Amino acid sequence: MTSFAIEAKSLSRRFNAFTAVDSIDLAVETGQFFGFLGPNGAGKSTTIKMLTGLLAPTSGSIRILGQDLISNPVEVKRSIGVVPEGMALFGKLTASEYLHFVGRMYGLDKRTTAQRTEELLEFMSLADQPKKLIADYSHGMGKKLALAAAVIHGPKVLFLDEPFEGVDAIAAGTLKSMLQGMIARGATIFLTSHVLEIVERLCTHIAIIDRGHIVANGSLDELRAGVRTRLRSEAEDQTIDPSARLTLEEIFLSIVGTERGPTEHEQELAWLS
Ligand SMILES: Nc1ncnc2c1ncn2[C@@H]1O[C@H](COP(=O)(O)OP(=O)(O)OP(=O)(O)O)[C@@H](O)[C@H]1O
Repeated sequence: MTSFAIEAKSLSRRFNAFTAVDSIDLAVETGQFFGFLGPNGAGKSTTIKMLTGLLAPTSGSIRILGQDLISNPVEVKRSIGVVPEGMALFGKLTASEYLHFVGRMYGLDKRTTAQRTEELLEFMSLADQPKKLIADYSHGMGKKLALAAAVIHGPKVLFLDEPFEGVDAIAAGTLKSMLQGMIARGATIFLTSHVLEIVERLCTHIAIIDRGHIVANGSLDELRAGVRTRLRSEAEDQTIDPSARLTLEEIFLSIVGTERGPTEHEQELAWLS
């Protein structure tokens, strides 16, 4: 039997009359590196917030590692790590104080917390200014700290909303190897990112959400085959050679970017010099 680390059924979220996420189904197998993509405003952050218990769904069900999130929120939250949109760090603490606080909150003993805090600060290159308050951190430094806090308890499932946004190339490389190491040791990772080259390199499975609906779901090869078949049958996009190996960017644009192609944009804002 397939074991799912993340399972959502008919998941919806409305904000007043607006439906941000519309009855989506997701099934992420244990050990998968799952990329959740979509245009701005498609519903990615709303979905991640629901999957991690930060936002109540309007309807639908969520199971994480086989446990119902709504009825077992504490147990589920113990087994997952999250870097949500906006991060929510405590500005008046130093990074070390913050990681100690988070580690203890997850129930780690003092010694383990201290050891992991030191290792994580070193790993994220945040150890050289120990007295600096988080409020004075740059955006990228805050992101790295949020990631360190999300993994200090060794979560089995990690949810990351735009983990590479604002992170420098050196840190991105470090972060990629950390995530790949977690996958090699059996964790499951669910991430959103607009950096499609990174998603293409890291993720084994991908879902694309557009205006609250899942419009593609599968392995990269399955998505590629689907787009290629459609392009062959419709011969709709002359800019893509259907026999070529499609990049994730081409797949993404073919699925969600077909309504307004780049040539249409060329005619617009003509007053800009
Ligand atoms: N609290 C809220 N109240 C009203 N509308 C909201 C709220 N949160 C999100 N939305 C709307 O829901 C839709 C989906 O937003 P969401 O943040 O999930 O998009 P996203 O895919 O993460 O976008 P991006 O890539 O730009 O971060 C958007 O239209 C957004 O304006």
